Amino acid sequence: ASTSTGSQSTSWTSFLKSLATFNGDLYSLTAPPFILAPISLIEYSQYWSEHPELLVAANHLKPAEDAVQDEIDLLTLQRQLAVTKWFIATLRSQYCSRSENLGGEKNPLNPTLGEVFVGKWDSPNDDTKVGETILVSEQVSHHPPMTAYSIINKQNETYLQGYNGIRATISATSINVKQFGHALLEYKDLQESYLITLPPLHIEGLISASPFVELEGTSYIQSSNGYITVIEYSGRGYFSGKKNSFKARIYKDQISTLNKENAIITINGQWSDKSYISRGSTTPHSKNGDELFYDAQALDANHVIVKPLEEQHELESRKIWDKVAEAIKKGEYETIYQQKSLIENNQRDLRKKEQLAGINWETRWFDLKDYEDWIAEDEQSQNPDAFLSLTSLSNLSIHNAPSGSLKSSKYDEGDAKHWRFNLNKWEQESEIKI
Ligand SMILES: CCC(=O)OC[C@H](C)CC[C@H]1O[C@H]2C[C@H]3[C@@H]4CC=C5C[C@@H](O)CC[C@]5(C)[C@H]4CC[C@]3(C)[C@H]2[C@@H]1C
Repeated sequence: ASTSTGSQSTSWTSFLKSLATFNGDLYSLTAPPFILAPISLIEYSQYWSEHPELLVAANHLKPAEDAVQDEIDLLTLQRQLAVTKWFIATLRSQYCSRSENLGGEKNPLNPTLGEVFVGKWDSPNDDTKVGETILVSEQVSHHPPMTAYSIINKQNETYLQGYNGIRATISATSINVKQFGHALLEYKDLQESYLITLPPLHIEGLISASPFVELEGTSYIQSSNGYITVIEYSGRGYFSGKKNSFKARIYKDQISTLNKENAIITINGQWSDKSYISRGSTTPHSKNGDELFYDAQALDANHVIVKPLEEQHELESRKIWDKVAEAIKKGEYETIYQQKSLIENNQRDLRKKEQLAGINWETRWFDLKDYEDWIAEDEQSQNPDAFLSLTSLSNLSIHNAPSGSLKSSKYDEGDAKHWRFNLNKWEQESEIKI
C-alpha cells in the first residue's frame, strides 16, 4: 500500500470525520493503519515497574526496633514521599513512551479475552537491595476491555496489583478518556498499604495528526498510615503553561486536604521532566533554589524481560500479535488487516463455541470481588484486602466509578466489583512461565 504522506493525510482527515459519529468505543473507530501501535494494550501494565528500585524503596525505610517516635514519624513521611516518587516516575513510561518511540501516540492492539503478558526485571546492576521483580497480567474482559496485573518483588515483600479500563468521549478536537480501576500497593514487612487512583486524560494534537496524551484532573495516593498525596495535573495553556505539569501535595490525612495550607510537602513541575519539592504549602520552583524532587529524563526506563517467542505459550501477547506487529512495523496495510481478522475471527468462533456449550470464559489468575457483599456483612471481620479501609480513609468511592471519584459524588453508586490477583492460582500455574 502507498504509505506516502498524501494518502496518510487524506485517511487521517477521513478518520477525524469518523470521530464525529463516535459511539464511545474507541475500537469501533477504523483508525488508519499508520496510527496503530505494534503492541497490545495489555503490555502497558509493564509501565508500573520500569524503575523497580523506586517501587521497593519504601521497604528500605523501616524504623529500627529501638527507634524513637520522631524517627518513626520521619520514616513514615519518607515512605509517603518514596511511593509518590515511584508513582510520578511511572508517568513518563505510561503516557509518553509511544510518542518517544513511535513518533506520536498510537492506537494499541485490542487484547483478546484471556490474553496474558508476563515478564521480569532482574535486580538493576548489582544493587542487591532490589532483587527480581515479576509481572503477571491478564486481559480479564474484552467487552469492555479490562486489563488486570500483578507486580511482585519477593525480596522486598512488595506486592502491587491493579486493573484498568477506559471510557472515551470525543470533543471537537480531542479524545477525552476517563480511567476505571486503581492500584493497591502493599509492603508486607511494613504491614503498610497504599491505594493509587488513575488520572483522567485527553489526547491532544489530533488535528495535526501527531496525537499525544495530556493528563488532567486529580489523582490520589492514600496510605494505611493516614498520609495522602493529592496530585493535580495540567497541560500547556493552563496556569503553568508547560505540558505534562503536576502539583502534588502531601497531607497527614484526608480531612487536612480540605485546605491547601495544610500541605506538609508540596511538589511541583513536569512528570515527564524535572519536578521540585519544598516543605509546607508554598509552590517550589527551581528558580528560588528549591530542591530537585525527580528528573524523569535522567534515568532510562528499565524494560521488562520477556522470553523469546518460541518459548511463549499461545495465550501470550507477543505470540498472538507477532505477525500483526511485524506488518505494522513494515507498513504492510493489507497484511495488518488480514492477520488482525484471522485473530478476531478465531476469537469470535471460540466465544460462539463456548456459548453453545453453555460455558463462560474463566479468568486465569484474577477474581472479580464484589465489595457490596463485604459491606453487607461485618467488613472488619473479613475485609478481603486493604481497599475498604483505604477508601474510607481517603473518602474515595468503593463503586465502579471513574478512578478517583469521591464518596457522595454523582458516580458513587452502582456495582462495586473489582479485579483482584489470586496468588494461589498463579502459584499453581503450570503452563505459563515468566
Ligand atoms: C481509535 C482512535 C485513534 O486511533 O485515535 C488516535 C489516537 C492514538 C488516540 C486514541 C488512542 O490513544 C491511546 C492512548 C492510550 C492510553 C495510554 C496510556 C494508558 C495508561 C495505562 O496504564 C492504561 C491504558 C491507557 C489509559 C491507554 C488507554 C488507551 C489509549 C487512550 C489509546 C487510544 C485508543
